[in-house]
Amino acid sequence: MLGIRVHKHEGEKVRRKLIELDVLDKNYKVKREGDFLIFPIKERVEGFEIVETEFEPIEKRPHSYREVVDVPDYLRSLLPSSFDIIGDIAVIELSEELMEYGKQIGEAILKVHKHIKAVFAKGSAVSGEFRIRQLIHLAGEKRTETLHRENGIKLKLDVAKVYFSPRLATERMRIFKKAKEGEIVFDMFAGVGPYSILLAKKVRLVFACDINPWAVKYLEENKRLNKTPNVIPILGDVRKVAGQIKADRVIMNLPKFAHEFLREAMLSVKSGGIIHYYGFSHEDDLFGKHEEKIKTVARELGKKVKFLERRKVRPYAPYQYNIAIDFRVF
Ligand SMILES: C[S@@+](CC[C@H](N)C(=O)[O-])C[C@H]1O[C@@H](n2cnc3c(N)ncnc32)[C@H](O)[C@@H]1O
Repeated sequence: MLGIRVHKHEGEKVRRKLIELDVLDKNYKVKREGDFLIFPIKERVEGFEIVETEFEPIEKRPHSYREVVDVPDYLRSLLPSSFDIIGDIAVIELSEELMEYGKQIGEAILKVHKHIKAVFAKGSAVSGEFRIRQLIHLAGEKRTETLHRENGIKLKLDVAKVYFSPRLATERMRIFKKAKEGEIVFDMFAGVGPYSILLAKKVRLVFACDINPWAVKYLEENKRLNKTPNVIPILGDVRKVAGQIKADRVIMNLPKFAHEFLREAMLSVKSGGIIHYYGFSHEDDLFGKHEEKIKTVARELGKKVKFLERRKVRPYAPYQYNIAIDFRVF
């Protein structure tokens, strides 16, 4: 191979010149020989000392597991371009055809993402009261507990025992920005506390309820980990505590069933307080049916509502969106 030999004092100047001339071969490492450097070049160039030598190739790190995974070519287009990373655990959604190659896919993810220690495939949709899913181990450690960091807080959780989605981090930060110091917040479906712990860094008090004992166990632990004594975990059905709490802000992060809990939410918010409602909608009617339901429940309770903001949070299935509606109750 061809190289250009220069004294090390000239190295940086020559390197820039070779890049400018587009002759530096970036696939190989620059060689050192005592006080001299030898730059790999793609073609001869005038005005430099040209030498013939061997260069060590630069190892190119793949950016995606798809570049290294061993699956038949006809299945490549089915490989997901992304997957969830929760702490040091990856959770990927694979089509039936790809499940047969789950081990190879898991190993490719471990190879490319050195911080990931375990890979699981989604084995079912999120279901049941606890909103959890089955997971199938693909590669790495057979461990489902991890420590996830988002928005400056630490969340310990077990991906097999509790609901958690890292995709809601931006939404949680949106609510954090809206919350005000001195407020009392009621997180009706708190999970391991990604809203509760974050908001507790700003507001006076957070009541955090969940019906899943594992979620509340981790919530207690996350309260300690993040030094947020102003979080009050409550284990049980939110129907039993709603109404006893009077909050300035209520969070209803149970999109599948939130409409069934509007009465409880409205009874738990102070007059003039805000409810953050989440739902699932078809793209043809993102907010209409949810807003009708909100107005109906308010009317039944002799209350009034003022809609403040409507947002698509994220797509969750073809033509389906997770939506958010913020409204004030009087
Ligand atoms: C979609 S998850 C949201 C968890 C958390 N807010 C988050 O962002 O990760 C909904 C949570 O509501 C809890 N849940 C479901 N029904 C409930 C009820 N009736 N009372 C209290 N919690 C309930 C589930 O156990 C689950 O942890």
